Amino acid sequence: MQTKEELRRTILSEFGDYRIYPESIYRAGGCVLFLAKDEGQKLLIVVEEEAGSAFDRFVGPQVYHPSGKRVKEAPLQPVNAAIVRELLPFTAPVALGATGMSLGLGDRLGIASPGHLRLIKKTGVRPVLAQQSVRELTLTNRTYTDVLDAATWAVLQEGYESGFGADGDHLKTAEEIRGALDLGFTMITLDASAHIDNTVGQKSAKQVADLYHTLPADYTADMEEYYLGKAFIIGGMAITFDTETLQRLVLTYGKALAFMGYIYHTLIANAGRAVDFEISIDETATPTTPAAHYFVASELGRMGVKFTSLAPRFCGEFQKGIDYIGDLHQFAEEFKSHAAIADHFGYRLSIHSGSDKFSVFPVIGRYTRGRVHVKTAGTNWLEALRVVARINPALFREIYAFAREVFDEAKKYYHVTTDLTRLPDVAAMADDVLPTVLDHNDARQVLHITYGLVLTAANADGSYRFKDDLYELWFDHEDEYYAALENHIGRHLAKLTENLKD
Ligand SMILES: O=C(O)[C@@H](O)[C@H](O)[C@H](O)C(=O)CO
Repeated sequence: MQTKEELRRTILSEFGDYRIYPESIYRAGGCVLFLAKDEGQKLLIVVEEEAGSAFDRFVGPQVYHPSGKRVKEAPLQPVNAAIVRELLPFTAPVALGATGMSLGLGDRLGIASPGHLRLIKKTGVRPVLAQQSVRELTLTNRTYTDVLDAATWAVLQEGYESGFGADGDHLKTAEEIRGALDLGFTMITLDASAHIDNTVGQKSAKQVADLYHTLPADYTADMEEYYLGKAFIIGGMAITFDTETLQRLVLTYGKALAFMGYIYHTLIANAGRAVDFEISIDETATPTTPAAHYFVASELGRMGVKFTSLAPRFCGEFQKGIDYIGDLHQFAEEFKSHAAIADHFGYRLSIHSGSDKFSVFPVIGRYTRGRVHVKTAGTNWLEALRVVARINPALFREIYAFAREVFDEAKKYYHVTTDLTRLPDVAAMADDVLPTVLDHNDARQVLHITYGLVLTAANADGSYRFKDDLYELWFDHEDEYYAALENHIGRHLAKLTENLKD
């Protein structure tokens, strides 16, 4: 039986007429499979090796090849991706569990994951490659099938066999969750923010008490019995709940907790396979204090909800595409408590909007000891635009001007405090310094949150205003994009792990 290296040499020699991705060459299903770069598209090349193979299952034109073997040039369509996942199980997503460091590497374009994998292969970090929220899918007009298939093709292209996750991110309804699970997604991030009552913080103690006493007596009695008059010792700190604090927490998170329990017991626990269940309470106005975090985690445990990660709404601001905004000392103090609480209950913290939060990465790494999930997405889009600024300055200038025009529309989807008066005067900048626009915070946010509007913008004749030109540029310069991602996400990992070195 040939080794992978021997097979690679054979195929590169026998099929040298294709521009082959050398790491993608595999034998499976009685065929040899590999990815090749054709004019403007990538193809799955299927070479039949034995009768009764899977050859005829693949969809695509059979072509003549001098080798005399049956050869098919299969487009990267869902039907072919599904067969590849069946024949090469490492190209299907897996649940990653609650240990170690993992990165959410959201790819809104469907072309970034190979670049991410070229970095990941050099580290022990595990990737969640297929990570998109319904918000992102809506804004980019993509589907979860597109997201999962892009990850499968990337894993095949790069020959990455160590396992990746697929995260149905910020899902808010049972229908959304069922749909992601049915497609084989292995992580579900439940966004319970709609069920968190953010008005409680503005209510007086009396208003809170009056509202609390409208709740079922057996429910409130159970809460008081379990939490009042006790000190919960976590990581050297004592967490206590006085009557008013408990009443506020019950009113703030009670409905969200009930929703989490419903989703877990009806969908996650019944999935019939391992699913990484993440609780997300980060996209809400109410910061998650350590006491609130303990209360939510404790109540989930009492409800029998098993989850692998939780995303609190930290103090300060985790805005899109820029560094942390807030008091670093307060963040460090509170984060230490959050990490201790997660350790105590046995799950990992998940850091949402993790892109570019370089000032807090060392603290995050230190207090989690590297046992943490960090989500990125927008920064991968911004790195793609940095490549555009280098290769086609005129196109970048058009996109930047359009993004500025539609910024107010985009703000309906993302919370940012961008100061438009500080935007760089791109018109006055020479082409060779345009990539530095991506180092300017306000410009980053304008470009970051307008990704969907840029990608779907249409001309009067219905053709895409930017999308086709962008994907053609990224296709022709994919190695430059991969290198930019390796460098930029590599900077994220370097800061996250700087306190982990012996
Ligand atoms: O934009 C989105 O909807 C997602 O990228 C979402 O923000 C994600 O959970 C995240 O935190 C990526 O950094």
